[in-house]
Amino acid sequence: MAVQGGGGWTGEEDVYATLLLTDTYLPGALVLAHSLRDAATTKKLVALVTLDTVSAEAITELKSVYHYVIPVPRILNVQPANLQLMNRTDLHSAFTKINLWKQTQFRKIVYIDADVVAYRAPDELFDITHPFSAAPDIGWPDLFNTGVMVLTPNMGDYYAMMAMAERGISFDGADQGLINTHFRNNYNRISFAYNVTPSAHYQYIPAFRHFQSSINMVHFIGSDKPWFQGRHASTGSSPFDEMIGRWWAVYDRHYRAAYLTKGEYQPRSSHIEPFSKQHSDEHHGHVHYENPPTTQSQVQHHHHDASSSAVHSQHYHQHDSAQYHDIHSHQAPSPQASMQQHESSSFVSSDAVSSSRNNEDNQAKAGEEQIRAQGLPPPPAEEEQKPPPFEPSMSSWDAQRQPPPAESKPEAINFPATTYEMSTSTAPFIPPQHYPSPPKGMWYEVPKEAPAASAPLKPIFPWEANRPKPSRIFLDEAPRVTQEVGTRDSNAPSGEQQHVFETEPAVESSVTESSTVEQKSEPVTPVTPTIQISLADPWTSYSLSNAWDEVPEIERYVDTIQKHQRSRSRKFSGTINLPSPGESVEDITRPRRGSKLTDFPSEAERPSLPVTPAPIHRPWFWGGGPSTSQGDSAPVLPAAVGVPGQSDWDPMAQLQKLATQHSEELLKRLDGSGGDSELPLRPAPLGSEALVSPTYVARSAQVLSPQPVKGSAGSSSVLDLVTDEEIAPEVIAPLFSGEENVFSKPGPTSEGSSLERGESLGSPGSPTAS
Ligand SMILES: O=c1ccn([C@@H]2O[C@H](COP(=O)(O)OP(=O)(O)O[C@H]3O[C@H](CO)[C@@H](O)[C@H](O)[C@H]3O)[C@@H](O)[C@H]2O)c(=O)[nH]1
Ligand SMILES: [Mn+2]
Repeated sequence: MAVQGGGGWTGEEDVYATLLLTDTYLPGALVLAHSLRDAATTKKLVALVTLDTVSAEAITELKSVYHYVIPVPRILNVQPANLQLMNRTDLHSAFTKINLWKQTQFRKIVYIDADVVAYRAPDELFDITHPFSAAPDIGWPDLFNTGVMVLTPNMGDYYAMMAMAERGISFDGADQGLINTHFRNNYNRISFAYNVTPSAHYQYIPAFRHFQSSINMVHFIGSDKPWFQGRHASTGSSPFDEMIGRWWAVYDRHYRAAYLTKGEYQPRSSHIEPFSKQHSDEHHGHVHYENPPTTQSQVQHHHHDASSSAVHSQHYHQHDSAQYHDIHSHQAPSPQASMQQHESSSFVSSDAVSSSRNNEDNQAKAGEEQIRAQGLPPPPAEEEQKPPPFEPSMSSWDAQRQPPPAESKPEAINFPATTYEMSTSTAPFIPPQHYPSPPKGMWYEVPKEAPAASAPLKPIFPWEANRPKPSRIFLDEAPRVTQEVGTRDSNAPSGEQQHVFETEPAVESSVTESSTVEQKSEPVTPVTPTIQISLADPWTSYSLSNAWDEVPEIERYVDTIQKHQRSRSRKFSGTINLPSPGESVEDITRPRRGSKLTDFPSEAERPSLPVTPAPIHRPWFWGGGPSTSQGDSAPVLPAAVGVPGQSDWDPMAQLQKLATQHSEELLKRLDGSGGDSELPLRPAPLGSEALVSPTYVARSAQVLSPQPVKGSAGSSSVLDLVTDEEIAPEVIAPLFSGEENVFSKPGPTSEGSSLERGESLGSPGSPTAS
């Protein structure tokens, strides 16, 4: 009768599979998975679940230990009369197991009931070639027990058994009767050691003792599952008690581990090795775990119809931890706890506890209940050992100390999912008469001529129009005449590249030309003086002005920016003369004294700014090269213009000089110009001396620069930028109106200019209203 699968399956993976029809078997399914994983199985784990009767929380828990959680349709026995013969009407949906044969994505499945704990991982079962194997049933050994099966999924067996299920063909009303009928005598019997089914009234203790070391898996058949009975339902030393202890050992290893980290729970050898006899020792510590087992009637109530199952699932959902807790303990005598227990009594009750408990336990238990009833505080020992409420495995993860659990669940795992199914339509596909034709005439036409080069940008700064000729060269290169960079350089006549901006030229080289006289001959814009002028003591006459403050182009550029800013911030848009964009370079280079009240030292007066000395380039490291001028074996090139030799440069000494210079200047300023200073006579904060503005330079300029104009408000471009908002527009406007004669000519005696300027500033209505 059995359709032997041999072909038909396409899967390649070997998996252990179990079945979860209700949340009440979740502890069993979890312990089974952990027992296999702890035994280091190499196979993956699968849980078949019926989504209509298993809660999302339970599925989440399953996913923490099972590789695959596969929804399957529940197969209800519509003629469950035979279930009553064995008093297991809760197994109305046991036919759901038939879905195993439909899982043809797997090569071979070792199916294991959720009420099984593995002592070792029986991976060798996957090597059995027979399509169906099972172990004898203890109640009728000619039959096999369907709690452990080695099967090869195939649709033939599936359809055959589905046909039986639809007609209710099962002598016990559940899957075991059906599957035994289907495979009848055509099954491969495997050892009872793969499916040891103990009972409280175990009949064959000598055999158990003889074979116990070869036990692979233990199957808690019947309605009294370990997690229903509670930890202390059996505290004896019978084989059954020992096997129950083994189940709890796995449970404790994985679901009481969280207590260990809190120091509230000390591991006991009994949880690792349940065959040791110390349950009585544990008794007081874990008295809360002696929870009522499931009773027949209530399980029946729960399983009789799908709606009550759904109610229960909801239950589990709402009282997740509390209810789970109730499965294992009912410690707290608080009204809340007892209410929860009452609510959860759909599947637990206490009346069966005494039957499975020995007298000693009962007495101790009764005493404790009495204590609770009297409202007395529990004994201290009990307080210590009070088990915390159940925590799901994920919440015990300490992210600061441990990596995420290997099988941790993804986020949002409980979001609703939509399942799409393949079309079952058998109508053949008819393509449309014609598809729209693609558009025509689509191609890219390559331009015949290259696009015209964009017009060169108008130069703004002097170094753009007058690019200096690099004075540093490499020996192994021909001296560069003009380095063209971009289009701006093309405008620069090479003959005009005379002045040297130290920050500008090439940075990579270090060797300089010997002669710089030629280059200094005809500067277009002010030349930054070379350090040679004041090599003896460059700091005594050092000016704090900026060399570029006198470059007309820069001055104009800053003016433009300032005007623009003012026009925006003060909404002076109609009164500011912005420079015309068409102005020529000639216009730019025209001498201007627009925005400055003071002048700066001339080129001759002003010493060089310090420059960073260039490293010494020795391209002839390996020999050869021009003759040396230092008696060194290595030839040395002439120094760059204005760059001191490296040997002349002592950074510490220069810093020292700089500091001295500043303090001296500060003293001079305090002594000489205190009277007419508008600024407070106090030293600048340490370290900020170098940050003085050009105004300050002017004030202390007896030595270095022309006298500042008295009463200068917003006298320099830099100060203007800073104090923009404090200066009245009528004061500022003439400064930036482009009127060239507002300010005096620079000079050491600036009285006249001061007056001149004062008049100009004082005249009302002077803001440019052009
Ligand atoms: O409320 C339930 C009932 C059953 N199951 C699942 O179905 C399996 C079978 O139920 P179980 O209580 O384990 O049955 P047993 O007490 O083991 O009874 C015997 O009889 C059953 C019906 O024939 C067979 O399925 C079992 O393999 C066989 O050992 C369980 O392991 C679970 O995987 C649930 O998930 N929730
Ligand atoms: Mn079972």
